[in-house]
Amino acid sequence: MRIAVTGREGQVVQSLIERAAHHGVTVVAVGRPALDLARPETVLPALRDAAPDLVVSAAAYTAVDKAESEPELAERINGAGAGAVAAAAAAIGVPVVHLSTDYVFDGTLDRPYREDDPTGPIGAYGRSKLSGERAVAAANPDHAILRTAWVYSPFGANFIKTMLRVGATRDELTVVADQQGCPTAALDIADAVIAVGRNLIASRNEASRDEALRGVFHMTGSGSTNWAEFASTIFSISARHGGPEARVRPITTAEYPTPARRPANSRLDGTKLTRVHGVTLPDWRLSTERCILRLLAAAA
Ligand SMILES: NC(=O)C1=CN([C@@H]2O[C@H](COP(=O)(O)OP(=O)(O)OC[C@H]3O[C@@H](n4cnc5c(N)ncnc54)[C@H](OP(=O)(O)O)[C@@H]3O)[C@@H](O)[C@H]2O)C=CC1
Ligand SMILES: Cc1cn([C@H]2C[C@H](O)[C@@H](COP(=O)(O)OP(=O)(O)O[C@H]3O[C@@H](C)C(=O)[C@@H](O)[C@H]3O)O2)c(=O)[nH]c1=O
Ligand SMILES: [Mg+2]
Repeated sequence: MRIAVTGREGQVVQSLIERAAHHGVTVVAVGRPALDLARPETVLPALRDAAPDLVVSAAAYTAVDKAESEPELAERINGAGAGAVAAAAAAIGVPVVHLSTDYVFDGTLDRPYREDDPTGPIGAYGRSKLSGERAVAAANPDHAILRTAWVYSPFGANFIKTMLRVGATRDELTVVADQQGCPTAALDIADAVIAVGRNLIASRNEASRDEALRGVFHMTGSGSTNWAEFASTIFSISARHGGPEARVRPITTAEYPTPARRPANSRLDGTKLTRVHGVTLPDWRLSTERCILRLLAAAA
């Protein structure tokens, strides 16, 4: 299987590249300048050159706060850009696996969100990603839209790396405790995306295509937490292995003003992905520990 993934340095792109050999697949990263989501005309030629069996749409505008001051650019990249990627996959004649986010929800529900719960993004990033979901579904019926959340990895920028960096120079940090969600390792996302992609490809060769495999799925690390508890867990693991340590003082969202509003509850229910695709991600604590061990080893 030959996978073309959009983006070059992103967490999920780097994770797919790292996991390719283990799964016996080839991963080709297609990104700027050849493929620029802000320039839709670049998308089809660049993806066609990669001659993929599967397109993974992982590139996105992910700066949640900055999106509030440039919502048009976020919309162009995450909405129209994602649609162009799915349309290109359709033109090439292959399925697309597209990554979306927990931030499509408003966060007012008192249980983990299921795929058919109403969306209602409360920020520009979430709105742009919801447009992307719609554009992908409209452009290519052969799609799986995987909503994930709170992504971390040894690559790129993420919450674990921020905590370890800031924790190295401070005794105490304040972190919001009233936003709940599901931390997800990009390396686990890579494994899951390859499994889902394989299912899509296998079923399209069957006489009767299995429509249940298409559509929207929630895909996060198992279990859930809040940002303050995530931070304390990071520091207790780090301290156990001789890494940076800091006290975490839990605060409310009101005490931590940011340009973008974020959902208070964005836990996602992964039951459908397990049932339909046979894919369940590891517990967030296990994968968090693995990520921290790697970061500490790399820093040593
Ligand atoms: N990070 C998170 O916490 C979460 C992410 N997601 C979604 O998962 C997916 C992967 O996220 P993640 O790997 O963390 O992303 P990152 O923020 O690590 O990387 C973003 C990627 O998008 C690429 N990109 C940005 N703008 C453009 C553009 N105009 N044209 C082409 N490529 C562009 C970047 O390119 P370059 O390589 O050139 O820098 C980079 O590869 C995204 O769709 C995101 O919305 C969902 C939930 C949580
Ligand atoms: C660094 C820091 C953050 N926070 C808060 C801000 C925010 O509410 C929360 C997490 O901060 P971040 O900047 O990592 O959050 P954010 O960039 O909103 O993370 C989101 O990114 C996009 C791409 C997604 O799709 C989401 O799933 C989610 O992962 O913690 C603190 O309370 N104290 C701190 O020291
Ligand atoms: Mg951020």
